Amino acid sequence: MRIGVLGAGAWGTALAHVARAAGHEVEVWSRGRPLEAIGKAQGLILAVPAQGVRGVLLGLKAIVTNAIPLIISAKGIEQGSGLFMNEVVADVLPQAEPMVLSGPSFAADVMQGLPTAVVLTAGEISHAHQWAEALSLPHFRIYASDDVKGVEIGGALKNVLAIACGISDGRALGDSARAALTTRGFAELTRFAAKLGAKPETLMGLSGLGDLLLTCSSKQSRNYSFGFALGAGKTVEQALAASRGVVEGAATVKIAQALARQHGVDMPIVDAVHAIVDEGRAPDQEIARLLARPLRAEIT
Ligand SMILES: NC(=O)C1=CN([C@@H]2O[C@H](COP(=O)(O)OP(=O)(O)OC[C@H]3O[C@@H](n4cnc5c(N)ncnc54)[C@H](O)[C@@H]3O)[C@@H](O)[C@H]2O)C=CC1
Ligand SMILES: O=C(CO)COP(=O)(O)O
Repeated sequence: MRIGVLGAGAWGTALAHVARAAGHEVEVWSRGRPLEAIGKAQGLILAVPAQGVRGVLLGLKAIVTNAIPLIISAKGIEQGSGLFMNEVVADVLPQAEPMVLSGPSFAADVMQGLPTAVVLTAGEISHAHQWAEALSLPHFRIYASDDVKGVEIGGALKNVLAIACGISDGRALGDSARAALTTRGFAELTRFAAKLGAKPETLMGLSGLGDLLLTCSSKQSRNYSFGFALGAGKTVEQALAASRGVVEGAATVKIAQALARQHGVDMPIVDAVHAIVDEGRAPDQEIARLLARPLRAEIT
């Protein structure tokens, strides 16, 4: 097949590498180049940061006129609208069939051919299976799902929780604190996902628990490293400037917090990250606030 990859950053490059290794003809588009060459593709992979997705889709409008499968690999929520990426696609390019690829997968690991498992979700599970088959490699296993909402929520929210874990480690609060934050962050994630109509079991999978386990504990994660820098005393601007690439959680946390409020979901860790990243509050103040919360039953 001819596959177009939109975005030539770390993830677009890794996914283009996967698609070529799976035997496809691949055209990679990067910012500043004309989009025309992408028009002949039979499937598209969107690998620009979440806040750039609408702009790229607008550029595709005149070029892509037929129904085309479009695999979204950005992990985030659109700031102005509060839309998830599949909803942005439906809004701007309704002729495309949005699918979402997510799960624990560092671009550098994938480029090295290290074993990786991800999930691909489509409204029609048979389409997810078909594309999982087309793009999988022995060391790049793609599982199929039909829970687009759940997979998107897992990918977008884990970035915010990875920032929290990075902040905790940057303050040297210890491994136990990071495990507590990861687990209670997972509780927030599942509450939020359930309220928004996702399948709870999706969040127990690769996009959710799997990606939390990876990015809440690895310096390879830009979100974790950004949080670590904040915990170590850097300002938001300094920590962003030091990042090896996009920090999606920093762009998503404000709208995630607003959506949680709107839907009446209690998300104290997301609130804390929002206060530190968007309101300039001191990490210690937010850590103290989290620790002072009333004791409660674990599962609610
Ligand atoms: N790097 C990784 O390991 C993984 C990344 N992702 C996701 O993939 C998405 C892209 O991440 P990376 O490639 O890692 O980021 P990156 O920072 O390495 O590269 C981003 C690329 O997008 C381009 N870009 C930025 N804003 C743009 C815009 N408005 N319009 C068009 N192009 C734009 C940049 O020029 C750059 O080439 C993110 O949503 C990230 O969460 C998902 C899984 C793994
Ligand atoms: O999503 C990722 C791995 O699954 C990449 O994480 P970072 O964006 O935090 O580097």
